[in-house]
Amino acid sequence: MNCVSRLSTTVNIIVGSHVWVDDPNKAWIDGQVIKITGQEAEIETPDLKKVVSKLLNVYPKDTEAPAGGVDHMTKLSYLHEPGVLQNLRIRYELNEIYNYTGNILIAINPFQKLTHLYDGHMKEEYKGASFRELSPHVFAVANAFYRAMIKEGKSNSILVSGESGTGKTKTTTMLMQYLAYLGGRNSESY
Ligand SMILES: Nc1ncnc2c1ncn2[C@@H]1O[C@H](COP(=O)(O)OP(=O)(O)OP(=O)(O)O)[C@@H](O)[C@H]1O
Repeated sequence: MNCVSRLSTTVNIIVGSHVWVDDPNKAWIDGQVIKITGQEAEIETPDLKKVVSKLLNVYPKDTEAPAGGVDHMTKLSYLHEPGVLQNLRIRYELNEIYNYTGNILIAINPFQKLTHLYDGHMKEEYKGASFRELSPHVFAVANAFYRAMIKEGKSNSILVSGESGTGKTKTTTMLMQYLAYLGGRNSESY
């Protein structure tokens, strides 16, 4: 039995463990450990390819993770890069482009119009809701920002960052639109 310590979690990687291993083309591939020799593991992938990797570069895979992913990264059993990326991918394939990690919203560009995400019903639903009460959404961030600003009576700010083309302008537009929507209401309700 081998123990690999990552962050604060100690994980046992043994023969039979389901794991993630890095791959030069796909970033991460999953597989099952079939042999361990010293500090190296041999892994068999679903397409029966065999990969040898240092145990330190092998990450446990949560085989009981929900099929639809989780909306908050803290709900992941293993908080490591392949686990986070896999979760984002699963949700993205379901057109769930927003995810939380702590108080940070991760938005992934859908490269298509998802009008249902920004319609009047959604605007109304997020109005006044507590942060993280509803599914991750850019409106939830705008709402929390607005509530804090009204409550504390001072300026507030939101940082939108990402590489070129990832959707910063779109996200900022939705933030501004929603703030205008909230500002058009009676602030007493906050
Ligand atoms: N949530 C979204 N829904 C629909 N389309 C989106 C979304 N986010 C981004 N896009 C689309 O992706 C393209 C790139 O987005 P955007 O211009 O916001 O990126 P950016 O991060 O501001 O890029 P740059 O840094 O180069 O200015 C745009 O055509 C935009 O409409």
